[in-house]
Amino acid sequence: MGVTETAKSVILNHESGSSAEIYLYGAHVVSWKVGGKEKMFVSSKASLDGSKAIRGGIPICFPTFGPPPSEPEEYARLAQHGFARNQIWKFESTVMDRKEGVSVRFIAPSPPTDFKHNYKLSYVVTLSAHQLSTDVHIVNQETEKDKEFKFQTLLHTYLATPNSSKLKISNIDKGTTYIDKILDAKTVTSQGEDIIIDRPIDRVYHKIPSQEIHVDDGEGSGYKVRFRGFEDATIWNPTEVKGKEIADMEDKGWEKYVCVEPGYVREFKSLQPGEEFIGQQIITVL
Ligand SMILES: O=P(O)(O)OC[C@H]1O[C@@H](O)[C@H](O)[C@@H](O)[C@@H]1O
Repeated sequence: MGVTETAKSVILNHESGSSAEIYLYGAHVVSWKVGGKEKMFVSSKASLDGSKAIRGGIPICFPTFGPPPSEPEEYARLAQHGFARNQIWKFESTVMDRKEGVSVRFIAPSPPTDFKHNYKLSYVVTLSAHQLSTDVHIVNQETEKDKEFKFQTLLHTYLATPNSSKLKISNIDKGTTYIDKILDAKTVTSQGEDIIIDRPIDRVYHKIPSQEIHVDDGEGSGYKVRFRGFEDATIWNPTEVKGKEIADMEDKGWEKYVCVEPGYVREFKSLQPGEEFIGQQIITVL
């Protein structure tokens, strides 16, 4: 039971035997174990020394997702997926440590000096027997009247699965639209069909009514990913075709995961001074 701090991470242990490890670098969940089995895919080629965003686990994308927009300028010069996944966060406190769950809160440091916005970004990770819940909290701390703060954010979760070619991803309601990045960002309307990974998949779904995606791993297990506050969800697996181009992806790594990524990314979320955004991801092992 409990919360253990190491120099580089915070480790959660729940009385059921489940555990999680969160690196301070990026407030990055690098491990989540249930019944002794690892539920997060992390590439064996991932850099874990803080020199580069970690390939796997749960990277936090903020204040942008994907390639930066062409304007305004201070957003345009950001790196892919923003800077939060490359910052060293602070472990703030243990929120609870009991049978219902073990929960901890992290706070992001100030933004890079050329990103002149006053916000508070925090992250709460809660572990229970079969569930991991990760919540992003963003508050616009500007005091000047009407000074909005705009951002995108996303939890880029790499769910470990035994064989991605056997996966069936479902519960995306008919009529939901998505941007298909493989098809030059074409907007497509879902027919409610299951997604299978038989070619590169890189889709950003918008407003899935159920706010819940199911992953059947084809071997009798899987995940249910629920989200609140987030309006969008990316599904990504590069398969061999594109996975080979990723320098820190292990050979055949794409066979071992699927990314289901709840976020607010189709548009920019705007907060007025004092306003708060909460985006929650709740993953249950089935
Ligand atoms: O290599 P990165 O920056 O971690 O991004 C990985 C992938 O992240 C996904 O969320 C995007 O939709 C993909 O287009 C992208 O390739």
